[in-house]
Amino acid sequence: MNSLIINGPARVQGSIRLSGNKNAALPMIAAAMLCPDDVVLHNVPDILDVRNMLAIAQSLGASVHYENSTLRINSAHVRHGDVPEKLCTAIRASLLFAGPLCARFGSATLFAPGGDVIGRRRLDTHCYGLKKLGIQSRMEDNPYTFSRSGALHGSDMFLDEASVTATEHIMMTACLAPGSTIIRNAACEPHVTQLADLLNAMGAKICGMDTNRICIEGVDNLHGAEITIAGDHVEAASYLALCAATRGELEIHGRIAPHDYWMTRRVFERFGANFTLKPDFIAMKNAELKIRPDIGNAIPVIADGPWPQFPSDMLSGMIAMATQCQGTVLFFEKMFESRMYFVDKLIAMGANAVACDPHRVVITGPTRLHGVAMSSPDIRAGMAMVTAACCAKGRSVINNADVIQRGYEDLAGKLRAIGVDLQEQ
Ligand SMILES: CC(=O)N[C@H]1[C@@H](OP(=O)(O)OP(=O)(O)OC[C@H]2O[C@@H](n3ccc(=O)[nH]c3=O)[C@H](O)[C@@H]2O)O[C@H](CO)[C@@H](O)[C@@H]1O
Ligand SMILES: C=C(OP(=O)(O)O)C(=O)O
Repeated sequence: MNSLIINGPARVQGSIRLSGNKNAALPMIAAAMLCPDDVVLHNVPDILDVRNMLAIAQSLGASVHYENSTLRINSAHVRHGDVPEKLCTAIRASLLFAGPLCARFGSATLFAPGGDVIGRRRLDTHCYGLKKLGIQSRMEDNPYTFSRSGALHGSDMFLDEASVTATEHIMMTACLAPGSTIIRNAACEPHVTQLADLLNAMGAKICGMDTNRICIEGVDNLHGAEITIAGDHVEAASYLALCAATRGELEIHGRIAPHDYWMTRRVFERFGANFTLKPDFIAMKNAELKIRPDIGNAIPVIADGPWPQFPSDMLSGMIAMATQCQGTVLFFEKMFESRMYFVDKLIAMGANAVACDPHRVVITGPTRLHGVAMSSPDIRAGMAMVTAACCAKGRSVINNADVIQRGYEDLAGKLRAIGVDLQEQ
């Protein structure tokens, strides 16, 4: 599928199964390089990003068996740390192989990672953390090289920003670094915690996950383990935004960790979109979208931030939803400077939006949207375009739709199951 054609308007109705958290599955695949035994992951989403991470593991010599969302990886036969350029540039999380490979083989060669083009994506925190553990990295030119001259060692460090992938990278590498590591100002997104859970099941000694101070006692070896990945809270929120925007009725079934949704729920409530939240399902019905102003009738601001603030990956979907909501709201994307450019397309569809600058957009709704042709610049903007197309009257064409499938399992199947009229091309 490279284009999605949606005939709107739609009112979504029915139920979907929530897939496993993409951003938990990806680092876990890299973590499987840390031990020679089987690492078994259940509830792994079948998405392009997972397929690309597996291609990297296989290119290194790991054996991979992936069926019915269960993944078994064994890296006993991995003998080198060189990752091909094409695979590195396919995905952001490719960089996460560097630390584990270097811990095992003393060196690794990778190329600049890919991922969504949503602004500058600095790697300095990875470099800083690895250096603290005894790994020298050169990331100025391709290929990137990583090497350690002696043994790794634990370290006390303070991250200058709470980077998600850098925290994961440092945490998994530190598991095999003798001594104590403390990561201060660590990221604590649910996927960071899930990765720590896997590592602990593999014999690591990590505590403080779920907080911004993660402590790791290095161990000599890790062993195989088995874990089930929790549902993807970003996928759930994306479908909830679609449901609310179309005044639909939706049940989402799967492994729901209610505490992953606390901030999300506060933000949806702001728009009058309430939902029932249980450990095995989420339900939303006929949301009456009306933005609640701040005290004094001030325009509310929806801003993203590191966990537990509102996740950046959910902002685009909320912007699309806001076009169908009564009232005015300011969205403030504090983390990425190019995520909001897709709002031009919403304007072309009839949305009442003012793009103040790359980080801020004011939306006043509700507006009647009409179908247009557009191209998805990144996963989340693509899903926001799907939401807008479902609200719009007429035919919308979303080109470059493959990028959406980097993060959303069975997108077309799930949309059809809840009543969206769509074709794939
Ligand atoms: C594979 C993966 O897991 N990707 C996720 C990961 O990317 P990734 O790990 O690349 O994102 P980072 O957490 O490093 O940074 C995200 C952005 O936020 C900025 N920043 C970050 C921390 C901070 O305290 N202050 C700050 O301004 C960074 O400069 C950067 O622009 O986390 C992002 C932020 O949740 C998500 O959008 C990505 O989906
Ligand atoms: C930005 C995302 O992914 P990545 O970091 O892999 O580009 C995302 O999942 O929205």
